[in-house]
Amino acid sequence: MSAPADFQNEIYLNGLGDALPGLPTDLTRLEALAEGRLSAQAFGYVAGAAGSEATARANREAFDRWRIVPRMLRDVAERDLSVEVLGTPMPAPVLLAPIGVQSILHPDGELATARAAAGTGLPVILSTASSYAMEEVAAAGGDGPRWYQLYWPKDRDLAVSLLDRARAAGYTALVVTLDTFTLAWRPRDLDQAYLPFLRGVGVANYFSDPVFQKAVGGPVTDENRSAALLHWVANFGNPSLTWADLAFLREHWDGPIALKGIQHPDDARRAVDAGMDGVIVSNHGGRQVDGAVASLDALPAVADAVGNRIAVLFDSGVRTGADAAKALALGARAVLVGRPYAYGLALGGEAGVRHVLRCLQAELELTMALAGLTRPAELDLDCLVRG
Ligand SMILES: Cc1cc2nc3c(=O)[nH]c(=O)nc-3n(C[C@H](O)[C@H](O)[C@H](O)COP(=O)(O)O)c2cc1C
Ligand SMILES: CCCCC(=O)C(=O)O
Repeated sequence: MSAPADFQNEIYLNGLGDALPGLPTDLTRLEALAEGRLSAQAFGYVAGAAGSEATARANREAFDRWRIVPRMLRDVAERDLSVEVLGTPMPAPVLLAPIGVQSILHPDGELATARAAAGTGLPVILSTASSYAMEEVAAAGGDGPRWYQLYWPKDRDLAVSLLDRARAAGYTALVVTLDTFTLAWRPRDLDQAYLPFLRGVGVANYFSDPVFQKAVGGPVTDENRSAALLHWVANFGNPSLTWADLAFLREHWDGPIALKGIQHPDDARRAVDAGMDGVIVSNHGGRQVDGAVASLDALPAVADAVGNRIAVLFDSGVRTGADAAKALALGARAVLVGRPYAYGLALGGEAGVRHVLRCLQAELELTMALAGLTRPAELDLDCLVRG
């Protein structure tokens, strides 16, 4: 695997090489291409957001209100984008956001994503709602770094079992998603009456779980399938959880824990007080609270509240290297990218995901170098002005 900036030379000299010929290097163009490749239902599920989709749009618009101010003559010949977050070294401050039900995008789903991510060294965060069981995805990803994202079910024994399996399968950090104990009002899915889970997609981690199987009277077969799906519906999320419940997770997971979906600085402070190791500033790509603050607009106050005490990560709306640079300058240690790699998967399977990751990494490195920066830690508010 060549260094990110070499990818640009490789493209000029050899074309897109092992990435898909014809897949654009401007990742904002992938969505329209994916629409032509996917069923209306699958595309609506992935591209869609909550309500009027105002927050999804706001996520993108927020990046336009910040501009990078490049600095000159600073010897940027040697660049090193590597960082360590929650104990995981990575070649660039970019992770693959947890995205469930990936087999609606490509039959190889999370397996292809894990292979592509492992090839770049960027960590993959596997969703509880993945279409393949976490052990299969771990095997596909080999030595690649991996974290596990928990949707915290009502049944505590099931939660513990999921955590035990994740630890055994080599997932080193835990991401607990707080903003989606139930799905929001999502008109595209409502209008098409589409929910992947009710078609049996995204339930692999549950159906393969011994605690889940015990609750539904044994392994899931055609006979108890409907009962198993109803058990999933009843158990998937728990709206009664409070900050006090985090002690339970601390007890059952000895590695680092990050809370995903934090948007208010007081919640970030509570995460520190609860002994968490990180927060992910995110509004779930605009998929949960329509009208919520743009994720980038929520970032500075959270970063300020947390200081250097725990890691601050960011997602929702990152599409370019410049977007990633702006989020880092506003206080994030690393960014998660969501829909772009999902579209890469839809358009080209493993090669499509690899293409997206390499483009994003190369564009971030070039943007930073041309702005006079050689390391992610150099990105701060001095690098930006309000646009
Ligand atoms: C199709 C789809 C499925 C998702 N599934 C999950 C999930 O299972 N768990 C989770 O924590 N977040 C999930 N997310 C949210 C992402 O992790 C991330 O927060 C969001 O996609 C970031 O915004 P972006 O798509 O604008 O980059 C999903 C997002 C999409 C688009
Ligand atoms: C049940 C929710 C899992 C997928 C998800 O998080 C999303 O669609 O945003």
